[in-house]
Amino acid sequence: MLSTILLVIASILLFFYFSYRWALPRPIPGIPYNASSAGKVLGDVPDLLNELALTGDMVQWLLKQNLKTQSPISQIFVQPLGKPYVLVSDWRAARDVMMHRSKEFDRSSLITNLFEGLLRRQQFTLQTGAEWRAHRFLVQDTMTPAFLNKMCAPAIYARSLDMVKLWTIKERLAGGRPFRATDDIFHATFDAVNSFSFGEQFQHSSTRPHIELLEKEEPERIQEGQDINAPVEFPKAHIDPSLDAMLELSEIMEAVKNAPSPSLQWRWTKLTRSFRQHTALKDACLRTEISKAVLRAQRRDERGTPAGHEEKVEEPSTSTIRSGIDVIIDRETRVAAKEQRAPDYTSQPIMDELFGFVVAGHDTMSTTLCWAVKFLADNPGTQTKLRQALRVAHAAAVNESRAPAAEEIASARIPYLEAVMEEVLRCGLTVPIGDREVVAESGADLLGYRIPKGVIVFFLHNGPGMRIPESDANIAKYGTEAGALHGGKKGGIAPWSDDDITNFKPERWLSDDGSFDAQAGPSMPFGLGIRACFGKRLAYLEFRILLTMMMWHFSLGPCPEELSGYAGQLAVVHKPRVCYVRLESITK
Ligand code: HEM
Repeated sequence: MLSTILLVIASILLFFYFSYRWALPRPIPGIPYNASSAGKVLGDVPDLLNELALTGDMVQWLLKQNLKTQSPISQIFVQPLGKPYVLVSDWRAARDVMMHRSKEFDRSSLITNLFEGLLRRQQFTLQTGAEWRAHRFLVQDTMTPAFLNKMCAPAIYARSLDMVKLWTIKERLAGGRPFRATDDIFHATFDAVNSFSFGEQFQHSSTRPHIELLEKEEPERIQEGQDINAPVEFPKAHIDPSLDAMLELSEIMEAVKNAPSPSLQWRWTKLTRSFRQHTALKDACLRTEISKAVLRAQRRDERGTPAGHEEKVEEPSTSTIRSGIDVIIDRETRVAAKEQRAPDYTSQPIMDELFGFVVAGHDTMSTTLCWAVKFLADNPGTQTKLRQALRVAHAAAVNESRAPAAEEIASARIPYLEAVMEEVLRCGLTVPIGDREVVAESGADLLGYRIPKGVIVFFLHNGPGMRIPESDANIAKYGTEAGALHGGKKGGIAPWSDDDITNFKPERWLSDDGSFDAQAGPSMPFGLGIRACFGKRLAYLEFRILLTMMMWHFSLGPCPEELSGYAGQLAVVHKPRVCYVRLESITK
């Protein structure tokens, strides 16, 4: 009897022991890792949670892992029972993989899981293949320079005027005190991407209700107290429920991203009433806009298709097509005609690509602009130089005492403006990590290690040579490889000089002759290669317009310490923790 009991106890103990051993992280052979984490079922999770509690900044924690192991490649265990993630902080390897090794490394399944409930079949969440190509084909004409500069720039510009109007009112009411800028910038970029997607005639705006609410206010009703450094709190206006639904869905996305299992979180979220209501409102809005675009297309047809146009599937007629949705409808009509089928304007790919513009376009853009106002407020010299460069380039506008027009901003290439935008992207790190998954059957070699199929690799955009000094050892090891890997420029792209790499310094992007050099040093804010950001051209156009208008009309003063600083938090993108402005209108 006793021996039976002992046997049962031993079996139970053995079961727990082997279960525990089985649940421990299984490192990829050779790749450095934190040894103490490998001995815990939760791996690096406790350390990560500690860091998040202290600083809230996951991006810095990721980089610290490679700095701790003193290696440009390491692995972390943050998925209990799952595979390790590989962290690569070497920018040369990142460039090489993204630009030349897309057959071995593809969009990761992590992205598909994260966005699953929001964008089921959108180009961002698909792996490279026939379906992804079909999605690209559907939307590719939305990013032609002619369409963007002629048709979209005026629509985005109109929204920038709304923002200028709102900030003019707020500046008057704030009386030199700071106020929170995050929501205003968020609304301005949301309106801009909506006007790109649905056209200038899109009736909803998230900025105008705030203008209407505040324009009749008086400073004494808004401001409390006398402290010039105390932030002014402005009341918030209600915005249209369909816009609100789109914004709420983006918020839900952030909650999913922070969940231990995005797939399980989505399953639960999809059952909630609020998610279903928001989705229904968003879908209804998209369908309404699609119907209007189809009607516009029919009217265009009744007026007559431009001669020779009916045969082409490649080019939309930019003279009649004014928004992203018009382009997509036009493409679907022509493809359907070619394939001899009825067009399906509300197909899942169309609905998802359309909403994809909004999701991919507004959080990234607003975050980038938030970083921009912070860097500019803390660097008055840069502001002065930028304003001066804008005034020289838009001399006609200065002479006529007006702001530059949409077409003028869209067509001007002002080296210092380009340099400021690029430096904001480098320092702000809106998208601080590039994701790829090893898809090659036999795995892939990277920086001397073999990574098995199915492992997700994070390329860190804040590593040595990009945002922090690069050690001599690293340069000796990889420096010569850069030239071989990237060809083109003699010796490839050189890392930024260690002396000022951590500083915000737009001048680093200018050549000796004052021209802008996009290849001056390593930075990959939009990713690279075949899966690089689809909306990059739109992003630059929007950035150019909003930043020009902001600098033209306002000077950004420094904010008190507690409302400043560069601490970030990784939601869907890497946002500044606080973003306040202290405005002064520029009168001439
Ligand atoms: C400052 C603003 C923006 C930044 C920093 C940004 C950054 C990025 C990055 C880093 C990627 C991943 C690239 C890669 O994996 O190599 C990406 C993908 C993408 N972006 Fe952007 N983006 C911005 C604005 C936009 C806008 C305005 C749109 C469109 C309206 C857009 C649409 C997309 C799409 C569709 C993808 C997925 C492409 C694919 O996987 O094939 N982005 N973006």
